[in-house]
Amino acid sequence: MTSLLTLHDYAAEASRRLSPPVWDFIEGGQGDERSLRANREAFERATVVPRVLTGTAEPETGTRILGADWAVPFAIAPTAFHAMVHPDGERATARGAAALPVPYVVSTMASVPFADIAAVAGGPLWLQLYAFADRGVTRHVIGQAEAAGMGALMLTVDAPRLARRLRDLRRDFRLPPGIRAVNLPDADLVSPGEHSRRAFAPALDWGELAWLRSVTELPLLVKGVAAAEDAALAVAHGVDGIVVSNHGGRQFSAAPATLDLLPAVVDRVAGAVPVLLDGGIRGGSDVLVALDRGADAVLVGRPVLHGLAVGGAGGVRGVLDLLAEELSEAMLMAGRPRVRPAPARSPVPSPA
Ligand SMILES: Cc1cc2nc3c(=O)[nH]c(=O)nc-3n(C[C@H](O)[C@H](O)[C@H](O)COP(=O)(O)O)c2cc1C
Ligand SMILES: O=C(O)C(=O)c1ccccc1
Repeated sequence: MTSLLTLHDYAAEASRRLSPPVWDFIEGGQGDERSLRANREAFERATVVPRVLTGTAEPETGTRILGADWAVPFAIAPTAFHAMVHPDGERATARGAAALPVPYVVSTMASVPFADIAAVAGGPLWLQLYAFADRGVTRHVIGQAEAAGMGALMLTVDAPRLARRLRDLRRDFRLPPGIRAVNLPDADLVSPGEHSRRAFAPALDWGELAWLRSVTELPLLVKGVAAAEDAALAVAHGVDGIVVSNHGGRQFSAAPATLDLLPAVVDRVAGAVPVLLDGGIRGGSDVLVALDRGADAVLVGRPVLHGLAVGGAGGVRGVLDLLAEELSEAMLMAGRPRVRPAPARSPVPSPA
């Protein structure tokens, strides 16, 4: 039995278990993959100045985000089609998350019905939303999420379509037979890239937020904000939270590392709404670095898929427990007794 002592160990084991096309679909980025590498390089450079004599014995990793208690300041990032990685798909992911529990942001492109995921979930469950050219499709997806009792919507705004990912193009990547986006009215799609060109809303603007507000009461976050100016616009348009993300380097290779973008966004948002970050979180110290730079919480993408590949629900739980333990140790060693609680949404400030 290989020992799984780091998230990197899970990745190495997953790479042995997954087929090369699926592995490359998961790992790849857009273009020359600079933004994919940049996310990691930023964390590899980053440090946290430890405080001493803080009287901390057992750091408190819990926090509150949008009125819900989180046991840890990280959640599962939305990733498509978990049934490609494990036969139980998102059911296994949700079971693995329920143990701690860790909040789970389910992808619009989940391969299991939202209701079945919700049935085994144990912590906050949110929906990641793609906006479709046909708003009837978007409404259908929101309706299913509401029926499943999900607690918030996270609109992805960095994907007018899926970008050209060379690893997938070189292999002519297709979804394996039987893998379907079952929460869409027309679930059969073969090539995610081709489907996105046909179905995603290609010309989103801030008006989409007002429309979403008119069809749902759920809290609304935007995922994929990079520029501080856009963060300010998002707050002015009344979002409940912001996710600084470059889609794990999958959309635009010249995008900066998310960690490098974070301080300016945090500065501009000035506590009006929670600010989350994703991209390149591969250990507890990375989580602490992001919190130290002002994030209220982070999302973890690929490592969860690695855990799923290694051991289904148990593997997901293994990854999440490991990350929680590493974070707790990092907080202890850095003299951070607790996570700063996230802001509740404050009254809308005037547009910047
Ligand atoms: C295989 C895969 C599928 C993804 N699918 C989605 C998706 O359906 N919706 C979305 O908003 N982001 C999606 N993402 C992006 C993640 O939500 C997240 O931004 C990114 O993976 C974070 O970086 P990390 O993998 O380095 O942690 C996907 C990422 C991967 C690796
Ligand atoms: O691969 C992705 O990053 C992604 O977001 C996605 C979206 C739709 C279908 C498959 C993947």
